[in-house]
Amino acid sequence: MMIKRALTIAGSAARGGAGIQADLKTFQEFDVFGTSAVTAIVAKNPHTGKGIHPQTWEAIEAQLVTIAEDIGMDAVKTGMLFTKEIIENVTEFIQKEKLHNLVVDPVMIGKMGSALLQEEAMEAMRHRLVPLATIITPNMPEASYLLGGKEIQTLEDLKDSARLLHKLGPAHVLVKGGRLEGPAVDVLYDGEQFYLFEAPRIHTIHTNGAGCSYSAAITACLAKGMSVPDAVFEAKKFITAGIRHSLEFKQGVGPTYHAAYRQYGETGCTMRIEK
Ligand SMILES: Nc1ncnc2c1ncn2[C@@H]1O[C@H](COP(=O)(O)OP(=O)(O)O)[C@@H](O)[C@H]1O
Ligand SMILES: Cc1ncc(COP(=O)(O)OP(=O)(O)O)c(N)n1
Repeated sequence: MMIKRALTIAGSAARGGAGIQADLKTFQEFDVFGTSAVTAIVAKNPHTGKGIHPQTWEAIEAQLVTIAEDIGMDAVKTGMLFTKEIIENVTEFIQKEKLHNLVVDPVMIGKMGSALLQEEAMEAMRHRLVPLATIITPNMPEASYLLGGKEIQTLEDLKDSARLLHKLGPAHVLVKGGRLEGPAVDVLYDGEQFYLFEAPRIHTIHTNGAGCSYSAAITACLAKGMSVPDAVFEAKKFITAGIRHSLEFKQGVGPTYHAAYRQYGETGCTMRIEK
């Protein structure tokens, strides 16, 4: 049987816990062959601001064309896209190549404080890329920005936001409740019903890259042919184990541990359906 392939179009996170690095580590954990197109290089933390270096569209397109011609893809994820120009060009590439199983993680601000999407790129994200997605995976601040500043504080707000975001055109919306009080509940909406994915809250600050790794796990599971709700459930187990066994290095917010689900297994996640 041929191994399944997943492409990530995202930024390089030099610290290794988020971005392209997290995506490729996650694909590997799911036994999916990972390829990558780097949109920007991020070498930034609160102490040493070496900055954000976007790549030219010429460099990004060269990577995409090489992958499309030589390897192919069963699923695609977008992460940090940074500029309006990159979003518009990536959107055209996705349409031209008729790519399916598209996971859009509308990355905006990293937990270390980096601005990963320019203000003027928001409209292109909202109206060009998001409508093409099989699933979008905003966290609470990202969902709020996409909805023009809607207040999101409770589980009911999460459900409301998912319903409103679905009107933009994606087939599924997953709003992540990582910043809620109490259990970590995420809400998936498919236009008809809600799926609630719940995990015990883990008391740690070391969750760098949790969103990237979660959406990459969903991408890998879609590449393997799972339905969207099954893919999200499997990915939720993966990321909860990654947070439970997250890593602490010299300073800053430490990364999730990508091998944790394979090494230590399940973590008490549940899925339930609500009409
Ligand atoms: N402290 C935590 N304990 C358990 N799960 C968490 C915790 N923080 C975040 N999560 C979960 O991790 C996943 C990523 O969420 P989040 O951290 O909000 O994304 P992002 O990294 O995009 O901000 C979600 O499933 C969320 O519910
Ligand atoms: C290059 C790059 N891309 C995306 C992110 C954001 O990652 P995320 O998983 O949302 O986690 P945090 O950074 O918020 O912990 C990033 N930091 N860098």
